[in-house]
Amino acid sequence: MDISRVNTLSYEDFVNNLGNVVEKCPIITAAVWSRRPFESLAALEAAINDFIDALPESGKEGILRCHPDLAGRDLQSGTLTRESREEQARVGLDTLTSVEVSRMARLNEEYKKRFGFPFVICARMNDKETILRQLSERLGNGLEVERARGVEEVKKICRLRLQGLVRNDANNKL
Ligand SMILES: NC(=O)N[C@H]1NC(=O)NC1=O
Repeated sequence: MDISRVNTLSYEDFVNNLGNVVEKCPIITAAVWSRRPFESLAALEAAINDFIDALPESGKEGILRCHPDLAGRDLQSGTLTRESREEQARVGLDTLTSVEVSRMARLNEEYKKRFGFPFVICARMNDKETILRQLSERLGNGLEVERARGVEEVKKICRLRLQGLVRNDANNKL
């Protein structure tokens, strides 16, 4: 689908197609539909990012809380969204050893206890070693830093999901 096709979608189709670009937050997609027509994929992404940036801190934390743990219970029980399952599988989080699973679970729990939201990182821009390393390192940050960091990671995940759904014509024009 290219951006001109995106601009013709009814809000129902827009949300059906793009509703999970921010994990389990279709309200964001539903809100930015009003900003169409989008000049480009970058303009659509910017509208989503603007919406996120305009949220109060509690709203940003709410977005983070919609994310499943990496290599967590949803992965084990097969209840992840398709997007998240593919992202986690791509970096091998579905084939961790039991020692790695326990380490990840322990650090994820520690992180959630400290910050009140889950550790979020763009899995596809990492591998399992850098994810584990970041998880331990970021546990040492303060709340404000981590909230902002998590939101930046949500935007990276969103960018890659959008690129998988909407053709980037800007590249073709060069
Ligand atoms: N917790 C967390 O980071 N989850 C996300 N990361 C990612 O790349 N896909 C997700 O679902």
